[in-house]
Amino acid sequence: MPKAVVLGAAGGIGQPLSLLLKANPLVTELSLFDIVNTPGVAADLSHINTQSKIEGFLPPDDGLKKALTGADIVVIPAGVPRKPGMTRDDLFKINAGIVRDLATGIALTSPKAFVLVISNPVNSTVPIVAEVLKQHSVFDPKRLFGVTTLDVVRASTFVAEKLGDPSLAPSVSVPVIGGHSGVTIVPLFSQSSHPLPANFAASDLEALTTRVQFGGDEVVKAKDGAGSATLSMAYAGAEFAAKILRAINGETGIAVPTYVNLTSDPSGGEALKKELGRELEYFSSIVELGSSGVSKILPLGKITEFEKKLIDAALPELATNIDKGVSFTTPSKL
Ligand SMILES: NC(=O)c1ccc[n+]([C@@H]2O[C@H](COP(=O)([O-])OP(=O)(O)OC[C@H]3O[C@@H](n4cnc5c(N)ncnc54)[C@H](O)[C@@H]3O)[C@@H](O)[C@H]2O)c1
Ligand SMILES: O=C(O)C[C@H](O)C(=O)O
Repeated sequence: MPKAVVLGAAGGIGQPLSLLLKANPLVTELSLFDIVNTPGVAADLSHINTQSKIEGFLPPDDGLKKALTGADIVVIPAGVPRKPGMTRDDLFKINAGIVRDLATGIALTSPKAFVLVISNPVNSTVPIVAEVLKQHSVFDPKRLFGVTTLDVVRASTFVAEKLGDPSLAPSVSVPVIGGHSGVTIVPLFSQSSHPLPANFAASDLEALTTRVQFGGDEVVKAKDGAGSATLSMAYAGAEFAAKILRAINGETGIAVPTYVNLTSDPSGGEALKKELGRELEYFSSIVELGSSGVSKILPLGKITEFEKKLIDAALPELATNIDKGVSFTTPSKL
């Protein structure tokens, strides 16, 4: 009987994501929280004839607490999006505090919920949530996920385009590992379910890799000051949430790339760390899901020299982003 909660539910991602969760038959209850407009969004969605009961909450009268009570899965798209010329790290100043406050609410009200972080910069906001949960002694690394699914969705779409058959897009699966910003995004095209054409030149592979790494910038530029990806992100977030809901429901064999704390793996991610050649607290890799969350982090497996170089280029920035999140210890005002 999963109850899902969206924090930041009135936003560009929050509204369509809430719509897709309202349409998911595995969700029985849906709570929407934002600092504005959630009563209206919830009233609108409540007319959809799916099973879930829906309610909208605002900050007054303990709205966050009421929204989170009994939550099984909490998705967080709250925070400001980029404008042209900004990096995701530029959002840290504002979003770090927002995410910290919402994580404090989760720690106090629904410490056992699965937490799915969309707010950027994901490489740093996930460690912030973990640190807050640790401060309240309720951190379970198996239940905390940075949502990197949009990178996977983009990689699948672009590969299908290169194969000249867009109808393949839903079945193309490309692992995208590392983190979620620029060079920390590492698509492993050599492990694509649908190999790239045999005559694909090295320069084409570089261009395709760059397109996945900077796909977010493409949307930010096209939206021209009106924000970043919202609809494709809502789709990706709902896809990822659906996998988590299926795992909670007892389905086994679900594996998906997501940004996690490496202690979520029974061996502390040792195999992965060995492959990376570096100690890291967080990394996005393919993760096997179970009803309690992460059941195993899979090793990278066979990768090409080109992909090894991409990983090596990703690690220093990723480490800096993680440190920034971990050391953001300003206490919450809540
Ligand atoms: N992980 C990803 O792949 C990915 C993809 C796209 C966007 N994002 C990120 O998602 C975030 C949201 O993007 P958006 O386009 O929906 O932005 P938006 O401005 O349209 O919506 C954000 C919402 O958050 C709400 N909000 C602000 N502070 C809040 C608080 N303290 N509590 C609850 N709600 C609060 C706002 O009122 C707003 O409704 C951004 O940080 C963006 O960079 C991540
Ligand atoms: O690019 C952004 O800022 C939003 C998001 O992270 C994306 O990848 O589209």
